[in-house]
Amino acid sequence: MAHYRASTALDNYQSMASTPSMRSREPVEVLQRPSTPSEDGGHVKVVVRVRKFIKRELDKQSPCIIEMNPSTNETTLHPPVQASEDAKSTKRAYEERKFTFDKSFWSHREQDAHYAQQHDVYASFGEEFLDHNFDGYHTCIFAYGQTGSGKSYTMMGTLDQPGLIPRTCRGLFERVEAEQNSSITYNVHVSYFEIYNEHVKDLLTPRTTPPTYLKIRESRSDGVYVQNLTDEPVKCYEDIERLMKMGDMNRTTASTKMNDTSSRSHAVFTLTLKQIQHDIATDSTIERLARMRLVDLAGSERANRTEATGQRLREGGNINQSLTTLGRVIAALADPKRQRAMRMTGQQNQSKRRADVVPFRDSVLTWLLKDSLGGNSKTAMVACISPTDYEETLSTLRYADQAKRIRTQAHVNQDAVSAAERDAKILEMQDTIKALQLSVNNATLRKRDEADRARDEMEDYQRQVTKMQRAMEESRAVSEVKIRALAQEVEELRPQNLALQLEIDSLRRHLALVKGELKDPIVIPRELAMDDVKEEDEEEDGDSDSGVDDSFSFPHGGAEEGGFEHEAWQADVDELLKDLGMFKRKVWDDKERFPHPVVDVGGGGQEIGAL
Ligand SMILES: Nc1ncnc2c1ncn2[C@@H]1O[C@H](COP(=O)(O)OP(=O)(O)OP(=O)(O)O)[C@@H](O)[C@H]1O
Repeated sequence: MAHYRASTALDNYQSMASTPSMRSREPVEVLQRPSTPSEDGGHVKVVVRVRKFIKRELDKQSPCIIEMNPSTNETTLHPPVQASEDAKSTKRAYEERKFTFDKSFWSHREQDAHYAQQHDVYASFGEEFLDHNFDGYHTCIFAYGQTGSGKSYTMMGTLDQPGLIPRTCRGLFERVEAEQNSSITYNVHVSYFEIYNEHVKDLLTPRTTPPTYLKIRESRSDGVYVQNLTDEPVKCYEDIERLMKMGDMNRTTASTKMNDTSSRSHAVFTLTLKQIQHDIATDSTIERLARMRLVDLAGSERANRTEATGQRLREGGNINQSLTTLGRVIAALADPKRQRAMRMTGQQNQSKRRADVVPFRDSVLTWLLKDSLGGNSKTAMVACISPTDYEETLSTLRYADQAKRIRTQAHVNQDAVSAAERDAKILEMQDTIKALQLSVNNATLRKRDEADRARDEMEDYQRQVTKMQRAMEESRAVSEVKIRALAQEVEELRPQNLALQLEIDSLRRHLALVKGELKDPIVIPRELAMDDVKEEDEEEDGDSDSGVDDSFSFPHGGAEEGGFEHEAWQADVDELLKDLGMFKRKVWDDKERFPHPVVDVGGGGQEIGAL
């Protein structure tokens, strides 16, 4: 097993995948996506990777028997050089075999142009799977292969060459961090367990003596799950890195003849990503849940090759047993008759029976991966092969060839929840918890033979409490998003508000002037007024050049001085009243458009006077 220690090499890593913002900012599009199981009936994606020689092979000067064509993705397995001698002794036929997979990764000779680095593996399908997660699909990537073939190297990697797991975690948080100020809340949880000798051990809790094994349970709402498994919330990549290190330290490894640090267990690293998008207009949320399983299987091994005895031999037996069951599950899922039966609507009994005969329950591994294999998940298998071992490699390639025929039925795990529904859910949980609390209290009072039931009830109770805490946490996060959105809106409206305030101030000043004019009109001395009128008339006559008598005449034919003064004044007042009417209307309109407690002109002249 290759231990992952730190993230140095990841610091330079740049994700090439699209950020979730493009999709998540289009809630309508997301909502319209149909969530039916038939939505994405793809196949298990299968890739193959051959590693470089390790010391044992270099010492033996074993030749490489694998060839890969990067353009056709064809993998050729050549018969070993000593084939003719071996064939005589084992009566086996060694012949050239060709297989084609979705992708073949040549990680054997660094000098070759098509050499695949760790980042090539991630860029080829790791990023695509992360995209699926952000779209709301469950995914599973598992590494399969003989012991020492490079599974842990591919999944976890090393300090300098991080593998798929750290790169996926890094990619996930790069995307989440890029979306910090959006209307989406992200919740990420991590669990890490191993299946050792058909027992489940939590890798995120300290080891105990004797070891603590966890139970597997199944419920209608959660499917198959590990009871009391640590599911740690994480806020950044560094949180995950700490958990990865802790888990790797706790993993059961041992030195065997085939691998110095051989994984003696299947390790299942699970990331759960919940995206909650809040729509401020309807106060409802869209929730998308995706679970990504990254599985480093223990290596298949032959006792005579590993020369294992005692505990190692027993481990090997268990490992092989569960891998054999996995093989049978894959064979059953890949069976075209079963797939036809699954497709048949209104299944008849016989077809239904055929669809049910997948032996998931025959091993802990297959039972726990039930959904990831041929269920609601997009799944990929990385078949790791050594460059020197004909039989083991052929067995792995056959396994992989069968796996690519498995059809999956992934669908988007998405829910639209209104604020009221969310609150109702929390209340319902509170009621359930109260009922469970009562039941637990009663159970502890019952006789000893009911202790098991009491324990189960207690565990149920704890699960519900955790669920409710999570729901409340999510509710709090949604509220934070709401506050953020409102604060942003206030900021956006601030300049508009300022402009309106300035307009109101200028109107107020204008009205004050009008009011002053009305109260204390400017009286023009008569002579001056007469001169002005004459001048104006002269100008007009000059312009028209009509040659008519240019002596002054009063309007309406009246020639009294008092009459002229009065009419001119009246005309001024009429003009001012007209202006005033216009201002009143303008202020009234503004009042209706932008209600403001200070501007109240509803009552007419009096209120305007108050301004
Ligand atoms: N692509 C690769 N490039 C360089 N070294 C590799 C590569 N793949 C594997 N190795 C090296 O080969 C050795 C065995 O690899 P690893 O431990 O990943 O095998 P494994 O399949 O996980 O074995 P086991 O099933 O026994 O745990 C390790 O020293 C690892 O660093």
